[in-house]
Amino acid sequence: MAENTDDMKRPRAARRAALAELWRLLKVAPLPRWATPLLIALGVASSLAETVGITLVLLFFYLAMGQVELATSTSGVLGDALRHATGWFHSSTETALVVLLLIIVRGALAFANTLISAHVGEQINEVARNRVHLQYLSTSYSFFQRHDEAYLMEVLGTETWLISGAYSSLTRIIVSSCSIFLFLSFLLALSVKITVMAVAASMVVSAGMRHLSRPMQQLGSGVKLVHQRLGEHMLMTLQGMRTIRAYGQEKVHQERFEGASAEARRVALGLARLSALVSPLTEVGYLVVLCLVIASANMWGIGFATSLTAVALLYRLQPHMRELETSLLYMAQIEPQLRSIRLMLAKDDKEYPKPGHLAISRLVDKISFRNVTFRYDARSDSALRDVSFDIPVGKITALVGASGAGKTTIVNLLLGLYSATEGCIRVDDRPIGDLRRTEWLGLLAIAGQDVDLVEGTVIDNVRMSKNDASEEEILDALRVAGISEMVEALPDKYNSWIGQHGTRFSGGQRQRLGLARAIVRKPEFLILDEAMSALDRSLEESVKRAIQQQLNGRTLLLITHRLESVLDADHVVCLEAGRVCAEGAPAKLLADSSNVFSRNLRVGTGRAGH
Ligand SMILES: Nc1ncnc2c1ncn2[C@@H]1O[C@H](COP(=O)(O)OP(=O)(O)OP(=O)(O)O)[C@@H](O)[C@H]1O
Repeated sequence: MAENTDDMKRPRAARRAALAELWRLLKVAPLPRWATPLLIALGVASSLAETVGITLVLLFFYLAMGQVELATSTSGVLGDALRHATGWFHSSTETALVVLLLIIVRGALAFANTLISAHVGEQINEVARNRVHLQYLSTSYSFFQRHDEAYLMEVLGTETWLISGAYSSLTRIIVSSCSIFLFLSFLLALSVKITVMAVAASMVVSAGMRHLSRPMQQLGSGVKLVHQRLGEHMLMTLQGMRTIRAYGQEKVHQERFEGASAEARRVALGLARLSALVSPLTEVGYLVVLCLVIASANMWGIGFATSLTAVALLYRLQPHMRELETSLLYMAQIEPQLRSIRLMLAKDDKEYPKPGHLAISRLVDKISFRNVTFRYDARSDSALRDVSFDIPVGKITALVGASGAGKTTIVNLLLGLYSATEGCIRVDDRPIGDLRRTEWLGLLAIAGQDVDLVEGTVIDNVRMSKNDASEEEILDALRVAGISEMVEALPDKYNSWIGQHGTRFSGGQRQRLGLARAIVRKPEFLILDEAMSALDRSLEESVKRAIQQQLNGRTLLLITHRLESVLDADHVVCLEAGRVCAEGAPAKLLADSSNVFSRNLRVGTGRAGH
């Protein structure tokens, strides 16, 4: 899902929105209570050490030059403070030592501030990452299907890392505001006129700087989109590696990737250019303020000592102003990313599978579909229309039908990935949605279409369905699936790495590993969705016999295009364009030449006329 980039906010609104987004995110990823006050206290203490230090540096110069009277001629409350200080410090060496001490204190405070800020920031990132990951696993499957993988990767893998940056920007904004307040208080204590003049001129510079907010925010949105596009290309290359090579599309894909990569460079450069402008522009702006203050001080006949102190304070005020501007601009720049994390974490606009409340430990009678209609989304046609049929417990039910008839959709509904749009699915006469989800899923196992192997070892893959499966159980499942001998022959045997999606195995070996994964659970209800399509007929037969032996008396739902392989099923459900066109024992369906099953089987096995 691409974020809407048209709703560009005005700079002030963008900053406010970013702060609001951060505020909401901090509720999701709460901070230790002490964190913000402590960071602010450390920041202010460090600024206090700096302002006092500057005043003492001036005193040091006056003492070193033997011009103590200059210190005492400084105006305002600061002048009074300097007069007191001349009573305490009798030599320039003493003053220099205290200044040095203040510099060390300031450094220590800044160090503590950075450490605590990093500690808290990483903590927020971790919580946010975990929450987004949990959101992916707990929202409805359809939500996941509506978003493209690159977007989901971008939010989880990149954007969640920005929250700590946003938080440290927020603390920097607060601390630099406090520091600016402190510097201005010192300045005010020196001369009201100079302070008013400096504040007015600084406001003009600041307003100019904030004009950079809008392009930075636009570029921030650009970065988000460009990263997403780059992510799409990366995923396509990694996931489609075999297809790309098989069709000799390397050049095309490389060119597309380079295009997206160049776009990423352009946007990142644009952002770097704007960011690089902030520092020199602020510096020049505030130097102009300094010159104005000096000129005005001369015009107003303000003494040399007072002007010098004011200039020193204003000069050191500059980094704090710069920090404030940079942090505000950064907030405006990452607002789109903060918004997308917040939207991802929002719960009210998403559906969650219901946990269910009815206990279920075994199947007794049947699973029944009654007048079930299902649409994947409001705009698409119904994948199932008014479907009614039974899956008897303890029997083999075969689900047959042409491609696109709705077979996998039925499995999706049984797995609770989606809910029926109309009608009802009942398990032993209880609505499937009311059953405790984990208990119901604990009775099932599935192998076949869309149930991928994961990158890892043979054992990792089998344990996906039963984390605590013993080695003995795993070996037994591999034997039933007809793959134990092949695995035994591998150099690392059961610890062999199977490659991405099992690419180090053949198609049939992958399917048998998938079967072993389902079998190891010894499920009450086993669903095989084209789970043996890559096996030859005799291997399929022997694996099927082994499974039936192992799971004797359990329920089996078999989906296959090989009609002849369903002849030994107890019950057959025949689907055609989302509707049940026939249902019953294979012999009964075969006897009726009007249904699709019978027609196809006769054609497929050359039985016509028998
Ligand atoms: N995630 C989805 N979103 C939208 N439509 C879908 C989705 N999955 C399947 N469909 C549509 O639902 C219909 C039934 O698909 P389904 O996968 O259930 O068929 P199938 O009988 O299992 O086919 P096949 O034998 O080819 O696997 C098809 O028209 C298909 O295009």
